[in-house]
Amino acid sequence: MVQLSVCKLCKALSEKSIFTKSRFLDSLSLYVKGGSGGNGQPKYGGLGGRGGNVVCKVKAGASLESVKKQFKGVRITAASGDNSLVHRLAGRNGEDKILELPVGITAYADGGTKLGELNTEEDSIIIAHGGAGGNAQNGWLGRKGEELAVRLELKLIADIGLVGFPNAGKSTFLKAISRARPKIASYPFTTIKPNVGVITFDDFRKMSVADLPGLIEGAHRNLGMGHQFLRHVERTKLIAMIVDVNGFQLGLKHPKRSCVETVLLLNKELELYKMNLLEKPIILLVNKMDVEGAQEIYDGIRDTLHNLKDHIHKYPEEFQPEKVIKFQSILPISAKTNSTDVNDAKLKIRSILDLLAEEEQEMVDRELELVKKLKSSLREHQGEMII
Ligand SMILES: Nc1nc2c(ncn2[C@@H]2O[C@H](COP(=O)(O)OP(=O)(O)OP(=O)(O)O)[C@@H](O)[C@H]2O)c(=O)[nH]1
Repeated sequence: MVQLSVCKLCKALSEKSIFTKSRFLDSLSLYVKGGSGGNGQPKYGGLGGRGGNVVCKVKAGASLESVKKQFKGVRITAASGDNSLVHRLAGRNGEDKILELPVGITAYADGGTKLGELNTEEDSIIIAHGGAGGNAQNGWLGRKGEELAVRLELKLIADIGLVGFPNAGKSTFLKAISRARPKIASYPFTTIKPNVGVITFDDFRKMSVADLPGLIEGAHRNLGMGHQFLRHVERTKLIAMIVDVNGFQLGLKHPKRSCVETVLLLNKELELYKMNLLEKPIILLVNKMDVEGAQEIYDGIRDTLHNLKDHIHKYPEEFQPEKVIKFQSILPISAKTNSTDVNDAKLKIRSILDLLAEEEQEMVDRELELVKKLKSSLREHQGEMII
């Protein structure tokens, strides 16, 4: 039995090392260059064509892997504009070079300046502008295109992010609430890349859920898989923290952490990544309630979980986050048996997201109303001035 768990742990660790070679690409650096402008014709006033731009566009099914494979480290250059010719005075513009990418990409220039984001299917970003064609202002000589190193970062766009230690049951929960079929196993780090599932409700309302690889204590020091996947919760509207009611132990050499300790440690890892993650609504799912003795454990910690701040002083400093999470909801569940409490969790998530959507809509309506009022008072004011 012991041998078996050692084998499983070895397998987990070897999967981890495969992972560190990054099978899931969520960041890619490229060298890009806009096309040069064509030369003009001073004698006849002919204009050189503009150089093509390098453009990022959304394409369903595209990935950073496909861009990497396509360009394999070469400089990506858009076409140059044509020179002005006697029989074609306006030189043709150079063709744009299009990089097809998934939704969720942010492009940064070398120094960290943000160039733009692809948040919807219609979005596009020019990451390198083509040079102007030759004309009277530039001495009829076409300009060179922009040339720069660019980093593309992918942040999954999901409504809900599942966060927890390995083995807590994140993938099992995702499977229970959506049609996603993530890999599930009883050893840590089964999930080595984020999985996204979609929950569809009876009234066709849809919500997407991202199951992220497990965090471990010390993720901020890059232990385990580190913090790198937390970037995917930055854009989620709600965080669902999942913990095992029995707590967590990474391996025999590691200390056993109780359920409350894992909650505090996760709280700490989230704030050490970015404090503002804690401003999002967060719910707590206490999983594996079907296991014998779970109800007794839960009854003993229920009050502590609901009033974490009041109990924090009982824990050593290494468990104490700066800002203690006040959960919007705490739900004991059994993801594996997919019992009614899983459905309750699903409905709770929906009610929080619906409320957020309503609040957002109210804010938009208020802003529109304000703009309307400002416009009408401006018109009145202009009318008075004319009279
Ligand atoms: N008894 C019981 N076991 C569960 C429950 N949920 C998950 N498990 C088991 O716990 C183990 C880990 O489940 P996963 O869903 O893979 O956990 P995870 O959090 O995605 O794990 P990582 O991918 O390592 O981060 C599996 O053996 C599951 O069958 C539950 O509600 N009850």
